[in-house]
Amino acid sequence: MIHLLCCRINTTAPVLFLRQSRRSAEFCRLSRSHSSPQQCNSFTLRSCNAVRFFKSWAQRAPKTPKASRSALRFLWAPTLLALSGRAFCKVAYCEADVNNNTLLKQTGAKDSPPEFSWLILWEFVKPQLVALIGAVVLAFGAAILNIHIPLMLGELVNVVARYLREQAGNYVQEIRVPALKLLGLYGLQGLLTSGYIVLLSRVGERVAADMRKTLFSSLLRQDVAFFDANKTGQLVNRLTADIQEFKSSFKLVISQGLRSVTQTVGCFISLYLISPKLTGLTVVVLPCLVGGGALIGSLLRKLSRAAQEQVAKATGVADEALGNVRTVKAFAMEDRELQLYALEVDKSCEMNESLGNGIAIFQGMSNVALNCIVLGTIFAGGTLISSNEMSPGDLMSFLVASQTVQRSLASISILFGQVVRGMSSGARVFEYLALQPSIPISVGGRIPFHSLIGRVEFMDVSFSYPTRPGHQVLKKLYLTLPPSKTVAIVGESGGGKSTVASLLERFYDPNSGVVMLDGLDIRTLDLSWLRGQVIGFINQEPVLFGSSIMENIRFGKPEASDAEVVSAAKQANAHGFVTSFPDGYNTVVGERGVTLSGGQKQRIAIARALIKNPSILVLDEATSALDAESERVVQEALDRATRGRTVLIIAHRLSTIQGADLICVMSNGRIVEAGTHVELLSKGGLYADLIRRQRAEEQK
Ligand SMILES: Nc1ncnc2c1ncn2[C@@H]1O[C@H](COP(=O)(O)OP(=O)(O)OP(=O)(O)O)[C@@H](O)[C@H]1O
Repeated sequence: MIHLLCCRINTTAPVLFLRQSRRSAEFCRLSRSHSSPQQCNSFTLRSCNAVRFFKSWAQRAPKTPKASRSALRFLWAPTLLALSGRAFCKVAYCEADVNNNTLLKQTGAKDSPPEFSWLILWEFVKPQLVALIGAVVLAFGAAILNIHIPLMLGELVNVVARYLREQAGNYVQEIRVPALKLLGLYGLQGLLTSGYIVLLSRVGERVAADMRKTLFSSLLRQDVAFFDANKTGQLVNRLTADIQEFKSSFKLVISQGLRSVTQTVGCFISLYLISPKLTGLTVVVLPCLVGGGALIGSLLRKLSRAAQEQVAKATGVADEALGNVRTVKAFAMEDRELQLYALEVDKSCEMNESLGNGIAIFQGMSNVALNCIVLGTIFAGGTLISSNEMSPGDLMSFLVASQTVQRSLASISILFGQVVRGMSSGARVFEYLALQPSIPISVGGRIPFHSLIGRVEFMDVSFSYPTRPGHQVLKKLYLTLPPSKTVAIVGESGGGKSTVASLLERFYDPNSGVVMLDGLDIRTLDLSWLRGQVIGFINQEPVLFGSSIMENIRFGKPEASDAEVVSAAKQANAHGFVTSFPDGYNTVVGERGVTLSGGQKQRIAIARALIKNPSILVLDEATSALDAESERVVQEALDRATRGRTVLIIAHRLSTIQGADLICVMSNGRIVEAGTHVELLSKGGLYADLIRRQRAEEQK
């Protein structure tokens, strides 16, 4: 009967699976725009080829010798399972890509989903190859031993059964050898397991650490346009969560995957050797149970992912409220923020409760199913024992081996999901590793041999920001900053003043035209040298690091001595207030310099810019956020700092730039007026109008 059933399955199951594969192929075809077409095609082709092979074998099966037919008969089932798992894996991979693609579109990053690269992974794994091979060998060894254990247990039970039946001989003597062998096997298996876990976690941790360092260095190398298009939180997520996920999957696949596959195949062989008839029964029941379990498991995983996303959403609300706590307090919005947070937390609580219920039902059902299998095996095995086709020890071995197969198959089905998640996390990490910045920091740019004169020219410069290519910010701009002179740019908000400073710093390159320094195109100059030594930049909202004042000033020149730091602080009018603090230069300024006043922060920023003794100084609204007294002290520092340097000042408050050598009025991406304060006033144009309006506002 069982034999007949097996034959029937041999011929019909592959046909069913072929249909299933076609459906998967259709899914891949539909989601081709989101996933890699090559992956879907090659997978479908491989699945169909495998099925064709099974189908043709099934048709030829009656002609093959009985033993090899039977041996092959139980091999197709795990293969079928593995292939269905791969189908699930690919479909889920396509799904993951769809989600990922939506995210990429939201952030304005490139459209196609990132692809997992085995080559990049190899680069990280290569240095750990010896440890990895060691781990694989030990894991494989532990799995092989696991196959032996059911057979040894059966041997023990047979000794006990024989003694009970015959009541003769020395029981202790007889049982000692198999018991000691089993004990030794357990000990060896424990050793091998500990060994591969130690090696594998070492490999995993080192690969993850290397990935983190390489990814961070790659992110730091990217140009400013990259950061305009990508949210910082998401980039940090790639450094933390994605690498963590990838590491867990990597470790799990090597340890559990290898063990489960070896055990499944090995234990199936053991099962067949013990009892081909009982094995036939198992082959029918197990795949159905494991398939059903995998299906429910995948639904639960989806629910779990949604619940995790909801938790992240709630965290985002808290993060935003705590990050902007001053604004929240200033508007007395604590209750509203609390309500928003509570709403998200309640949603996540509901989702997690549903997930908990799902897991409870699933576990209850799987317990019943597994126990029914045990019961069924004992029932069928008992029948075989009564007809002398099997010994009690064989039944014991069969039970233990089939339990091992169940556990292994269940973990394989879970592993598929983990592989998918690990691969998409890895792909997201690798995507940025391979990314080349359009403005590389140091690719053999030149450093002029002569001492810098400091003449800057913008010649016919047109520019649009990469994130907004349709909006031209600078339109055929001509502007010259003569050496050691101060040039101010004024004009309407959004006219493109700060953009001029960004192009000078080479945060972006112009779409057409050229920015020159001492007659050299700045694109040919060494970028580290240009930013690190030539240009000093001070803007409206200086950002300090959460370290000491000394370290913050030294950020401008890491090799500077303490005396140089103090001298820069004196030039920036900062020495007085710094020494009034109990810890002086060792005072820690808090996150983003939160423990300092706006004027104090600005003076530290000026000291940080001055310590590198730049030839060109760019001041972008450097005093506009300060009150009158702070502005006076900072302005005094700036007047001192600008002496003997080429200076570009971008200012709203026109009173601060009246002494500039040249004032340029900018409107709609062009310089529309230029001259000294007196010249422009007497002209009665846009500048005179701006002055008139500002004075009127001040008198209100
Ligand atoms: N990173 C960016 N990505 C896209 N567009 C930008 C970016 N920065 C500025 N812009 C746009 O470029 C235009 C010019 O901005 P810019 O900051 O140069 O003006 P501004 O004259 O300095 O203005 P304000 O005086 O208000 O600071 C604006 O329309 C602005 O919206």
